[in-house]
Amino acid sequence: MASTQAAAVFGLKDPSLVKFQGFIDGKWIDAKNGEKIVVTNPATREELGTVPDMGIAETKEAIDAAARAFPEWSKTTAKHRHDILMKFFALMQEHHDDLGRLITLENGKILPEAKGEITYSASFLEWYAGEAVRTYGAHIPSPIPNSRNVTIKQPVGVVSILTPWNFPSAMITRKMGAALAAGCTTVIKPPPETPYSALALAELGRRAGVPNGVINVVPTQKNVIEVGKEMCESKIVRKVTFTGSTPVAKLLYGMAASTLKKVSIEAGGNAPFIVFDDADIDEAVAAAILCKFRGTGQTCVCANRIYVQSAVYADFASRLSEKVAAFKVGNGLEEGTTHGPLIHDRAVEKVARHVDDAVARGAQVLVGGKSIPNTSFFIPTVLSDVPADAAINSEETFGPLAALTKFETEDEVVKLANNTDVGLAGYFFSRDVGRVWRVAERLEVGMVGANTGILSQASIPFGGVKESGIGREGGPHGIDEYLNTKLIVFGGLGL
Ligand SMILES: NC(=O)c1ccc[n+]([C@@H]2O[C@H](COP(=O)([O-])OP(=O)(O)OC[C@H]3O[C@@H](n4cnc5c(N)ncnc54)[C@H](O)[C@@H]3O)[C@@H](O)[C@H]2O)c1
Ligand SMILES: O=CCCC(=O)O
Repeated sequence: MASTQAAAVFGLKDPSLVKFQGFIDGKWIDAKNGEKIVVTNPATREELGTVPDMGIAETKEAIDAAARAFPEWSKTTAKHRHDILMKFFALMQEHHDDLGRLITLENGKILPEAKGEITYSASFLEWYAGEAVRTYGAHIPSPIPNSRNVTIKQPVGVVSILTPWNFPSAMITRKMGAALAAGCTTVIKPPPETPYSALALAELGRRAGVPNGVINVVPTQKNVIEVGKEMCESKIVRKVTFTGSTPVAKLLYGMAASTLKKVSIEAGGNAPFIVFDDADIDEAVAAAILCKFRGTGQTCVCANRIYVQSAVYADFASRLSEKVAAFKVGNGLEEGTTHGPLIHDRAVEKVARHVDDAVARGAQVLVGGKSIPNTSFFIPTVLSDVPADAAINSEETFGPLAALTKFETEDEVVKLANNTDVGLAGYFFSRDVGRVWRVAERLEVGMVGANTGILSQASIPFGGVKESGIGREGGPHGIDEYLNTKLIVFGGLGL
């Protein structure tokens, strides 16, 4: 009864999508010690509800449940897994509005963006349903008489999935969809800020017919270090896939090394966004707005450093500033709001620190520059003449701050763009086809947007180079991260 009342706070058409318990072996359960995580709405700072704060005992139970489910799930036909994933996809479509609302409530992003995330999130289930039936092996001609070589692909086993709050749904389906399609079973540790989207996915998976133990969700906050260690070090787990910050990625990578697990990492970025003087400035401004301010600047592929060639600098800065000044910051559920809050105080403090640091080094504030006191809102900001030694050039801001720097030559800007330890996405605008190829090839990133500020789709290989990650998610490559290639040599064939 208490759960039904609490679910009403969310205002969903189907309140049974709001789950206040973890999900292990097909059962909804509380933490053994009764501890809870309080989840708040970042726009209002009001409590939405609680979920269990689980620990190592529940994590081991979830890993054991996933191990018990693996033999049967891995032996289902690819067509069977395809059909279940397509049912799961259809359920996400059916509950699109509710799932979007959940994201806005726990993450703060505006409702149209949250619904866009659900479309994006569901598209991974559809994509991997298609990939499930295409995990082909090969025949490799043998140099040995009487012999034939064949490879087959097999699921790696139990997979640990750790995800961030900035895409509460899509960062899960991008991993879980591939794992399930490959025949793997999963233990998911959602972020403490946004567990409800993860739990709603578990419920829809159950409704779609995913068997008990194939999807387990272990929310945790206080015990995150022990839980993360178990998820990475357990000998039962064969693969760890993580999306989040680079420092945490390094920690988990080190732990997974103890048993030489397969690892995929999608970590932080520091994307350059370059506008050359031959660019279409209207398109560059529109793309910069999307690329920089989507999710109020809290995406790993958001532009972090905006470099503009001197001949078009003043024009670009004034057109961008005019548009940013017109943003309407507020509660993402309210019509007309263009940008929501940041996720928490630490995020607000980081943006403020980057603004103060740049200004202290000579940058000028063209728009915004301040937080709204006692809220999680930061006024969308444009800074001009940001110097090379500003903190924003070496750290990911993860907030609504467009930092503009003037440059003169292509060589100079490519050097500036590559002068970072990470390399996830990079963007540039130019109408010179030779330059488009040159710059695309010279940027040290995993993904390039040439005359576009948006890359994300289920069908592309998403991922970074340098300290931005290992492996690729989505596209034809994504499912391979959850498969081992086995060689079978047939001898004595009497051929
Ligand atoms: N490359 C990508 O695809 C991608 C996508 C989304 C976000 N990100 C990155 O994620 C970061 C923002 O997300 P965040 O703040 O949630 O990142 P984070 O690294 O703090 O947290 C990510 C996940 O790791 C967990 N975690 C934190 N400390 C842990 C520990 N010691 N052991 C085990 N788990 C731990 C968190 O609870 C969360 O579930 C940004 O750097 C962003 O660029 C990258
Ligand atoms: O935050 C990182 C993920 C962004 C995306 O997939 O579009």
